[in-house]
Amino acid sequence: MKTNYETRYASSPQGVKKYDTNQLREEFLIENLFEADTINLVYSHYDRFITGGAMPLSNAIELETIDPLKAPYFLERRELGIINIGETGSVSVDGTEYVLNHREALYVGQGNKKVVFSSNSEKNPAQFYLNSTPAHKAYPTKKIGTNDVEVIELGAPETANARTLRKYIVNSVVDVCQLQMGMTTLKSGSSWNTMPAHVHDRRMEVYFYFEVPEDQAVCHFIGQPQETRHIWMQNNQAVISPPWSIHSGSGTASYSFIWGMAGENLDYGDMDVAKINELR
Ligand SMILES: O=C[C@H](O)[C@@H](O)CC(=O)C(=O)O
Ligand SMILES: [Zn+2]
Repeated sequence: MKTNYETRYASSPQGVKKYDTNQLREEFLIENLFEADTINLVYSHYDRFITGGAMPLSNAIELETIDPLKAPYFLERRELGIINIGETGSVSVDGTEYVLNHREALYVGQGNKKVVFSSNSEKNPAQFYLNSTPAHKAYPTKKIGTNDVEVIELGAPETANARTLRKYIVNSVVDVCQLQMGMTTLKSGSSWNTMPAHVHDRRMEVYFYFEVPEDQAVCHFIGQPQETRHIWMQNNQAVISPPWSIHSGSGTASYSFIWGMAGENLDYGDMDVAKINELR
């Protein structure tokens, strides 16, 4: 059992203009989230947002504290959002067991000392996608099932962006300090997410792409709206979006992704939309 972590510092828009493919990928792309009986974490200095994956097989795996927190336990000053993109598993929070089926979520409040992940079946493991942010108040832990989410239909087939957005962890569903998380699924034949694209300088965001069919990929766009760059992404990879950056992607097939964000406010709709015909 082990908890690995990696630190990513924040880059300025002036710096990122000059990055080549490798440097863009090193700064923003998160390639390996799910490893057997391991928790992999990336600590970003944008809003101190942690992105991670936990995939227990035969063993239960505990979320251990990591050195950058300088805290005796992981959630001493943090809150945590979990969405299971694998098969059924459980999360035990200070002794209370929450069963999470495929696409079910759990919000874990600040102050819980022991968080342990397990799978029901070693052959068909759970895959817990994790987002964690600093928190200043202890809100109750709450499971969010597939019927508890707020659903919005967006886009249209004519513009190749028809998709269903599900809000899991937003303040109208669960009390949170700053974390917001949800899932968007592209309709078959549509490829563009978050188009028209937007920025929200108040909040950073991380996209985690999954259900990308084999041999297909998603081309993800970052950068200021008039200075964009792209990162080609494979299934089960995440990408960090700085507060000043658009975050939008187009797949070579339809796919799903989990968005997670944190920062200044809890207003999901607070976005500055970029005009499609003004992107560069
Ligand atoms: O700030 C909000 C986020 O970028 C996403 O919720 C957008 C999204 O999932 C979509 O348009 O498909
Ligand atoms: Zn956004």
